[in-house]
Amino acid sequence: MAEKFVTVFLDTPNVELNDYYIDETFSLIETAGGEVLQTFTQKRDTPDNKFAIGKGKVDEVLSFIQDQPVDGIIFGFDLTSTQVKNWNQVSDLKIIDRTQLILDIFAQRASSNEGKIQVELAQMEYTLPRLMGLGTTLSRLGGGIGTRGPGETKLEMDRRHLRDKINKLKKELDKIEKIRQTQRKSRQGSSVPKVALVGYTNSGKTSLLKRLSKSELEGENKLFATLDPVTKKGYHEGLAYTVTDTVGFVQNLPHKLVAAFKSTLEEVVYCDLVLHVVDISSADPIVQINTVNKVLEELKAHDKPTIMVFNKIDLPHDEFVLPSMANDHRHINISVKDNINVDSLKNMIVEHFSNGM
Ligand SMILES: Nc1nc2c(ncn2[C@@H]2O[C@H](COP(=O)(O)OP(=O)(O)OP(=O)(O)O)[C@@H](O)[C@H]2O)c(=O)[nH]1
Ligand SMILES: [Mg+2]
Repeated sequence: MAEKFVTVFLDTPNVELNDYYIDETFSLIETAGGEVLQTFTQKRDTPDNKFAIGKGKVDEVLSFIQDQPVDGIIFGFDLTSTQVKNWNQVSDLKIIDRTQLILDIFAQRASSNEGKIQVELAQMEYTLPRLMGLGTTLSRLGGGIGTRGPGETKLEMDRRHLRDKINKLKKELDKIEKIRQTQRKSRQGSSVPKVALVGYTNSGKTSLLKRLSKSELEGENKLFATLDPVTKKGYHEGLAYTVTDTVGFVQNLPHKLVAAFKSTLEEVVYCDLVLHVVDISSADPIVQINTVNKVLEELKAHDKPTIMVFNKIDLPHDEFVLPSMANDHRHINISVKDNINVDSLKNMIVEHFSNGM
């Protein structure tokens, strides 16, 4: 059975709230296996130091959860450790902020050794220090959202143990990263052109990879279905190339997480051609494109040759804005699902590489 939550959102001049952001948070909660019973929002100039929201709103939340079967409170933004502590003092329920929610999904989905270590490290660096020092609240957490992943059994560790563990994980990660570099170099040594799929989570990257490479991977209608890069071989009109799938991007992905997942995204840095996949049926494709571009800039991969792939044209969408969303890049409208224009996209890839890259 799904865990039940109330959600709390802040609308400040700094971080303006919109339906799109709220919907995305709901999708994240659903992906994590939770269900939203009630939502509270508050407009303020700045977050309250003690509880993020004002005392009146806090009371409203507390009185709602008093006689409802609620498992926890999920905040659509990040809390300071003081705010976490204060919430834990007024409520026995789980207190989960945005980064914890995303980390929880990552913990469920990471499948490679590297992905698992990265999640564990990010959880130790973010979640555990906040939970530590809270004493009894830890045992109240039980299981489920916000406690999944390696953190669960390790909550009781003392700080020094935690620090040792973090260092050990970092060393392990270094080792794996070196191996990855070697593999990448050997791939670079070959003349096989490298294509990387990037895009917002749920845009259809994994489904497209399957079409481009005829691999067995299935797309999933969940956020962050793919956490580890997957490279497959593609072949079209006499050209052999590799296609690498990547983790989906999300609005306001906390910086710490960007760092944690940098090595998985580094494949993008070393590719020859970027396919930027966009779900044009989503509520706000332009926000998604900008989010992806921002991360690409952070990776210094923003000036790679790029084809904008506008996916899901089988669904209702705004035809008119598409060309302007391409930002000077070549673009193509496709439907992975109905196999519309996928061959034309393959032709574009072949053409790109036969024109001397
Ligand atoms: N209607 C429609 N649905 C599509 C199309 N392409 C993909 N989908 C669906 O969109 C959902 C997400 O697809 P994925 O391929 O998992 O998306 P992704 O970009 O890999 O997602 P992450 O790995 O989470 O970043 C799945 O339910 C797909 O079946 C399309 O052209 N049309
Ligand atoms: Mg995927």
